[in-house]
Amino acid sequence: MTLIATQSLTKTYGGRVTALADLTVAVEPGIIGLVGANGAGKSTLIKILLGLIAPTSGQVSVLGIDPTADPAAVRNRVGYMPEHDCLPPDLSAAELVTHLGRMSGLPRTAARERASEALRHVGLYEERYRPVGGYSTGMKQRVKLAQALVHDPDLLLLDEPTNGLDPAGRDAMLALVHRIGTEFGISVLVCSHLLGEVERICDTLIAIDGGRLLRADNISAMTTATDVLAVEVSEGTEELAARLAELKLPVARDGRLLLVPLADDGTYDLILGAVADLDLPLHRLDQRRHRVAELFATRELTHA
Ligand SMILES: Nc1ncnc2c1ncn2[C@@H]1O[C@H](COP(=O)(O)OP(=O)(O)OP(=O)(O)O)[C@@H](O)[C@H]1O
Repeated sequence: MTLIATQSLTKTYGGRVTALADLTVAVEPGIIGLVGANGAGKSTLIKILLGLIAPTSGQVSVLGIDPTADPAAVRNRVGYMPEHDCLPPDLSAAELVTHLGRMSGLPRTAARERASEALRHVGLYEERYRPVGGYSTGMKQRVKLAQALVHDPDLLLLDEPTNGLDPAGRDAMLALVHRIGTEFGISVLVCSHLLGEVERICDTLIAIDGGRLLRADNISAMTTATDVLAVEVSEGTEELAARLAELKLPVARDGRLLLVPLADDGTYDLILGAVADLDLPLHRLDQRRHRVAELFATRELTHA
């Protein structure tokens, strides 16, 4: 089943700002990264998926439901972690998550149990009885994640879940998101302006820029299809680059490395032959996977 599908989705604010422009994309269940620079349209897309705002034109479906026509049905099955801090400081995490569980329709006892469970899943134990106002940023992010999980959704929409966290906190949050996506069988759409971050945990990546789709694909398809050989010689780099070009190999420079797309096994032989002919000292020849970031030749995306 298609998890999320949009067809020519467009959203303009006040007829002037185009936040999404003719976006057509379809993704299967799994962990999906939604990346784009600040202002690319990520939050707008999330709000449309939740049925919080209506598109200006185009179609959208989430878990087979149209959020514009039936926002309540979508929100029943979708959990949302907003980007900004929105937690009332005087309530404890246990009270808050229980309350939100009640709001999503759970009976009192079930809400309490589900809240404890959700808080345990995100790694909050005894501290869940303390007021949220005294929590660290990492703990607050975890409470936001727990409230998104409390009603046992089929899909989580996470808006910049690593915002404000230090590197260790970011790693821990990403590991948690990955665990939720793999062990709990919940699909996750995780939004970030840091491509290097989401590519680590996602099966699928949607990249948008200025409200337009740059690319949507499986991460493994993005990386394996673009393997390159990295060649380094201790001297004679220019000479080797010229020879490889003569052999009709498309060569790119990356510092001291020469990068040659790996067409087939013959590529190795051509490179080794050229190095031997020129009698150059070969320092390394190995296969390198493109980082996904290298596939997006856009200055707009921030590389982690
Ligand atoms: N309510 C609004 N009224 C007018 N313009 C808006 C509104 N909300 C968003 N925008 C504009 O729409 C564009 C997309 O914003 P959006 O918040 O969807 O991007 P984003 O990728 O989530 O960025 P960020 O990570 O900074 O939140 C931006 O140019 C933004 O200024």
